Amino acid sequence: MSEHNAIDDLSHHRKFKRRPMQVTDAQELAVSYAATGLTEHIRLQESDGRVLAADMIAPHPFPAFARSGMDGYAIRSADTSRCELGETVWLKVVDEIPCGYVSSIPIESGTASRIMTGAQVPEGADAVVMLEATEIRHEGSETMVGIKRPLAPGKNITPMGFELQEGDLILRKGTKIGPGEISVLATFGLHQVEVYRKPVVGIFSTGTELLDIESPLEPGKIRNSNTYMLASQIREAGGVPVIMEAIPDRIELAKQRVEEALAEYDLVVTTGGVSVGDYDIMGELVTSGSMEMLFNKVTMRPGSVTTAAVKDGKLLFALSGNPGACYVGFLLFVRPAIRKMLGMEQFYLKEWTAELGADYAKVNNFTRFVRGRLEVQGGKLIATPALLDESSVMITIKDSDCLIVIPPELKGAAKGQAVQVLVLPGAWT
Ligand SMILES: Nc1nc2c(c(=O)[nH]1)N[C@H]1C(S)=C(S)[C@@H](COP(=O)(O)OP(=O)(O)OC[C@H]3O[C@@H](n4cnc5c(N)ncnc54)[C@H](O)[C@@H]3O)O[C@H]1N2
Ligand code: MOO
Ligand SMILES: [Mg+2]
Repeated sequence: MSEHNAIDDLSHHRKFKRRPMQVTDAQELAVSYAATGLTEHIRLQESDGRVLAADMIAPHPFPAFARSGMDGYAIRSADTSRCELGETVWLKVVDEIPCGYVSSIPIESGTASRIMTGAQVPEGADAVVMLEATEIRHEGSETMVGIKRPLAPGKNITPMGFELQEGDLILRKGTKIGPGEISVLATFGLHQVEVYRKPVVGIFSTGTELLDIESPLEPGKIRNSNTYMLASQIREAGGVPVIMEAIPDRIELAKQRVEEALAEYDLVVTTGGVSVGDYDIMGELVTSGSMEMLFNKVTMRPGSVTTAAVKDGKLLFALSGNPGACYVGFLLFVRPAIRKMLGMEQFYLKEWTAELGADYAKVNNFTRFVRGRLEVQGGKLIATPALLDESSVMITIKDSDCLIVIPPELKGAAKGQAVQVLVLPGAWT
């Protein structure tokens, strides 16, 4: 046997004899290489969807003052005790307190101040009686307010620090910022936030059959949909996609392009060319010695050929070209890596238990992640598999909001049985 043939045999062996890794082992291994990124300070207005890189502490109590919850009169509750005997209690009105104004006149027994919702309760007052429960009488230049019912101390007053005390932890590092987080940060005047820099992810497609999405259809060719699907998935995960020119089928050139991208970006994702076909160069690229291959087969379907490698601490994910497998491979491996780089604590998809909504006949020695739809029926969560869930099928990706996990040991799965579902980002989470 010539030396040339020996090398050929070796690469053949590498290509075909892949040792599959369990899904969770492969996920943990890949994610262990995802390092939390650098941080940056940004304006609160631009922080939607970003992840906090520091704990946020309340710089003051909130509310910062005892606040009236009603338009009415600030009083001393003890003054209303005589109302229990059916008497109307008359108090002298000593001030009018709109929002944003601090009264300098303390409430003493026998007095009251007109107060608006949201205004600071004056000193001495311990209750606010709502306007509708009062009547007014004028005595010369004085205004008297009449109250018919007794009020408990604290009535209609939100005490200082009711929501948070000074020094309380407002938000933990790792929290994703949304409307509620923006509300609390704005409340405390925390207008600059430290967040993790978004990982920049290079995307390569491989395949001579691929046409740009602006190109007219040509015989035997297809449009490159995976690149755009991945870019969308990367954005949802919190990364910044960079679409690269497609990788040609020449291994040396492909190697150079991927290595350049790995040097420049935080993460690289490729799609296609990862199986055992003559032009499937990604399989060869990760075993060519320039990087450390983590796995090139996973015990799952679709996406059994999902491959991951590391070079100088940066992750390369080579996903299948089949759209269904590319989609699932991203969700199970790339999304968690991006979320970990963003400092998120929950990086995997949420897992719920549901009832299978229809029989699923296909069996396989690998775990299946079947595209499906979740519904609540009669208080039960039902997961129904998509009618078409082949790895090569694209059309049902858009109709799915979960991946139904069908373990390999089952002889198919029957309608009504309990299944685990991975909830897709979006409507339910
Ligand atoms: N002899 C074997 N053949 C195959 C095996 C196997 O084990 N032995 N595995 C099958 C499985 S499972 C999968 S999944 C695919 C994986 O294929 P590749 O990752 O090598 O992807 P390609 O060969 O490049 O393409 C497969 C399919 O996907 C289309 N494609 C590719 N890129 C894109 C894109 N950017 N946008 C849309 N569609 C894309 C491509 O045209 C092909 O139709 O291998 C099986 N074969
Ligand atoms: O890897 Mo393929 O997507 O298993 O079907
Ligand atoms: Mg192929």
